[in-house]
Amino acid sequence: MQAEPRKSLVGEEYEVEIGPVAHGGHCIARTSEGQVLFVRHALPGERVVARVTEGEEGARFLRADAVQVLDASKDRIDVPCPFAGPGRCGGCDWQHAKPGAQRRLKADVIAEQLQHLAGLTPEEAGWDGTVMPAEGDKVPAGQVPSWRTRVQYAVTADGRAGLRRHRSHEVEPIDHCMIAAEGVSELGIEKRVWTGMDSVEAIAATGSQDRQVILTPKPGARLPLVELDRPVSVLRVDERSGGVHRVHGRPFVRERADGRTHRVGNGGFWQVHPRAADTLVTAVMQGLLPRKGDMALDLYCGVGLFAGALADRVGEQGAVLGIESGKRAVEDARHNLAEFDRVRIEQGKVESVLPRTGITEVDLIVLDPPRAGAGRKTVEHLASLGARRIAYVACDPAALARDLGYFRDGGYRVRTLRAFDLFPMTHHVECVAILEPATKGS
Ligand SMILES: C[S@@+](CC[C@H](N)C(=O)[O-])C[C@H]1O[C@@H](n2cnc3c(N)ncnc32)[C@H](O)[C@@H]1O
Repeated sequence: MQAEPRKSLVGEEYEVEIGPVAHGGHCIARTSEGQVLFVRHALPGERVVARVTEGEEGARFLRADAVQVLDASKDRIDVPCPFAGPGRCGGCDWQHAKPGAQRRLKADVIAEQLQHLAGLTPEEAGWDGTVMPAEGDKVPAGQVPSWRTRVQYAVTADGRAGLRRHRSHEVEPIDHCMIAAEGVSELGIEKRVWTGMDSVEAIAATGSQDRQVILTPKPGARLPLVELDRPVSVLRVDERSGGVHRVHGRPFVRERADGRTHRVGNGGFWQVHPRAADTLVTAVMQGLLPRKGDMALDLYCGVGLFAGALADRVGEQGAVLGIESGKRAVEDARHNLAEFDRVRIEQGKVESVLPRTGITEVDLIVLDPPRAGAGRKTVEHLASLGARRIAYVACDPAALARDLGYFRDGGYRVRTLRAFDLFPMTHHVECVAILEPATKGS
């Protein structure tokens, strides 16, 4: 006999006290029946009316939006963006919180993940418990920083540019994204009609005038003639293979960081905040303290940001091996680092390439994995290489905390941890953990 479908609670409203923040841009509350609610657009300590957006009776938890604030937190501000709010654009999670409060919320999430997944207190992780703005970032209260140098616009059925609603394929049409960098806004993407396009990504490079648009057409659609307010190069994503092809202009942009120019092709990975790459290189190098002659690894190396910084510092007697899975990123990394004889870039997945190299010993390691983290097997391998220090750059505090637990099992402890707000207004946060052998100094 088939079980009765459970009754949807979508649209139900509950008056609730908002509890602590949770990972993902929401806070925790409970209904009077004890059911857990993940509430967006709320702040800890508030009393709100929460309207359910996902979930049914008896579910482990419900998702909800705060649609009315009965008792407001002192950290609340009026949402500056006209497209943010319940049911609207899903890009920003914390528009309704003061900038300092946003960073405290992110710090609470990191602390909770470290404790929950790695059993570490902030003191044990060598962390002062704060999330710092990117180097040189000053955001006066009440203003929205224009930091996003890469924006992926979704397109409505009638061709208007917009951004996706939270956990939805629906598009919120917009005429201006407040967090988009000036170089992106100047292109005027939102003013144009993009008939037949699924998405339009805009890139404004840092430290060069390179501007790029990457079009993803709907199946069978013809490419539009791209006429924007500024000259751009245009790429197109093949809807079947996912491959990226040049339409006109250069297939890459040039990004400046750490005193070097980096070619980044085909919309490959580059940090989105204009000061992120420099902030992270500084934090990694201050933590690793490379010496002349060191042998170093840069894992998940992208176009070679950390490999270049390491190569400069380990000198001609040292050596750097970068590993990256993206074919185009590897070509770019080899191009970007061509001046260094002792830098090698291997293409493939870290988990398969690293064992094949036969390397048994290194002095330093940087790893900057994607959101999922490195995982137990790779961490075990890294911990066996005897590195003096390891820098773990993480865009997800949950994956970081889990991997730090594996490093502990492999005999490493966290020496210092720093956290940076490289994604203001969103729930995302970047961490740099520096590890060393647990036997050192204990
Ligand atoms: C967070 S980005 C870091 C890139 C670079 N460190 C930087 O800061 O510009 C992660 C990179 O890892 C690559 N990648 C993802 N999974 C991988 C894997 N299993 N092995 C090697 N590289 C991988 C992605 O293509 C991406 O370039």
